[in-house]
Amino acid sequence: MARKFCVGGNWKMNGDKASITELCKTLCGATLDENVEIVLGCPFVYINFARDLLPCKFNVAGQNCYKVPKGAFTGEVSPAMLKDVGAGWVILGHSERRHVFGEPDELIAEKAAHALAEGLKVIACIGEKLEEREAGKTEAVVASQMAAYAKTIKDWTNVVVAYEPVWAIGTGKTATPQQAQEVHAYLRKWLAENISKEVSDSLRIQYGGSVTAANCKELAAQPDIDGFLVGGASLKPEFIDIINAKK
Ligand SMILES: O=C[C@H](O)COP(=O)(O)O
Repeated sequence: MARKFCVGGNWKMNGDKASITELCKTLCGATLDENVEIVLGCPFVYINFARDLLPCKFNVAGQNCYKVPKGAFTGEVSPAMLKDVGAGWVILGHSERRHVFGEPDELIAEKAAHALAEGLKVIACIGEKLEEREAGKTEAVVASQMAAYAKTIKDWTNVVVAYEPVWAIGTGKTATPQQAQEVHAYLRKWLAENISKEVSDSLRIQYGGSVTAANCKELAAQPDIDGFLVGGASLKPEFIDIINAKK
């Protein structure tokens, strides 16, 4: 079955009202591939603002959330709150949440299950560190991260997986199309063996890690790369070329 290409932009902790207005204006004025699902990961405090600037063909995502609807969790944001301010998606398990803020696999998986239960779609991030790749542990690491998600996610319909090798994030050192395809094919096999052939065939797997206008077409041509999760380049006009990578 054809998997709809899905391109996420993860603005991370960047932007202000002026720059977000500029970026949204650029995106609104662009000719974009109608066959691409676009998800913009916005800092919590600007989700409502960005939502109001964008037509509904653009989905807005939180970049994290907590695992319960409300309560004494100072500083946290719930999926219900994300929905209330116009986000339909949430990015979870990003490598910065894992390796900068120390989020364990189990917590990320609980967040994913709760976000899905609350009606959000989830971009579930995984990826290995450089030393894990160099030690030949890439498949073991991503399998373990997927197994954690599989303990709590029972319906994968509203899940997109983002494979983001940590060593390619923000480094300008992109995985080669062959390296990325190899891991994506492994993930497809893992899904078929551990979840179902149907989920394996239908689930989108994004690649993330220094995607640019220059490298996106070759990456997009890989059979098991169904989109991108883009950081730095999503804040620039070249994000339009990345959205149109399949054109
Ligand atoms: O979520 C996006 C990834 O962290 C990739 O970021 P990057 O495109 O700046 O390497």
